[in-house]
Amino acid sequence: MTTALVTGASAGIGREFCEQLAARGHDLVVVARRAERLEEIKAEIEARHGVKVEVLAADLAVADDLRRVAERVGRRDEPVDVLVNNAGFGVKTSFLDTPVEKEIESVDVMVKAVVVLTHAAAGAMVERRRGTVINVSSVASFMASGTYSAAKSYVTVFSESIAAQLHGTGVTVTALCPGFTHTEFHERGEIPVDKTSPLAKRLWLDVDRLVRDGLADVDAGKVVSVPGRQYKAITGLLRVVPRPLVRSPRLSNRHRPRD
Ligand SMILES: NC(=O)C1=CN([C@@H]2O[C@H](COP(=O)(O)OP(=O)(O)OC[C@H]3O[C@@H](n4cnc5c(N)ncnc54)[C@H](OP(=O)(O)O)[C@@H]3O)[C@@H](O)[C@H]2O)C=CC1
Ligand SMILES: N[C@@H](C=O)C(=O)O
Repeated sequence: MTTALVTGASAGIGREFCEQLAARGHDLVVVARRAERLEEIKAEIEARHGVKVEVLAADLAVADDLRRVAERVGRRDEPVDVLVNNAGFGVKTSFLDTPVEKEIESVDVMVKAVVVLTHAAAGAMVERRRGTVINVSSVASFMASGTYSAAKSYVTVFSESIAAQLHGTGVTVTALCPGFTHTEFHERGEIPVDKTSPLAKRLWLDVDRLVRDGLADVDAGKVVSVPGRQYKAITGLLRVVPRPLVRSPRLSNRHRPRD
């Protein structure tokens, strides 16, 4: 039996990773802050898929909690075969309107935790000569839109770098870059978004399809996965247009409409 550890497992994309990885027969270790939700997910998934689910409640912005998760990821006696670094959040405010503590928390959860857990996982995986790391980044990683975008750029380039360093070891690393996806993300961050216009309906992704396409790309050995034709086109454009256009205030500020 193989085991997958998923961070941010209590909602959205992480919750869906749990569902689909359990359907593939993986036992799970589920990580997030809301322990009650994790217990509900454990009960549901164990009943539906007959796999074992371990609850590991942790706040990845808290150093001691991150250390506990890293220790679990790196255990040799109960190995983690698939690591999904997914936990994350957004804020609606611009840089100077956001308390610096919140900015740092976002870097801790979406950058520091990804580095620490990838390091712990990859060390153990390389010894076994197999393993999979999936880092949930974002289409925003190709943009220039605040600390969030910069954190996700880090995740995409970090994943590409570690994938190259681990080439030939049997361990793969993939950056999954979702575009707008129906989850709790925007409500929790109080980020005003348009989900109903004809354009929005073409843009937004369903979480089950996103994760299915992402896992297919992982199976195919892709290092950067951008599910959805609309986001393949957008990221293709973002990669070739002159960078001054990408960072122009009009484009950068349109990504997240402000109040
Ligand atoms: N939805 C979207 O449009 C997009 C999302 N993404 C990325 O996808 C990932 C998942 O987001 P999504 O599912 O949409 O959002 P949700 O808000 O639905 O889920 C976020 C998850 O992250 C967990 N989390 C947040 N902060 C912490 C923390 N400090 N410690 C541990 N867990 C934490 C939450 O659990 P809890 O609160 O219980 O701790 C929750 O399980 C994020 O990295 C996000 O940046 C990327 C592109 C688009
Ligand atoms: N696409 C979303 C998350 O990355 C967003 O930026 O709102």
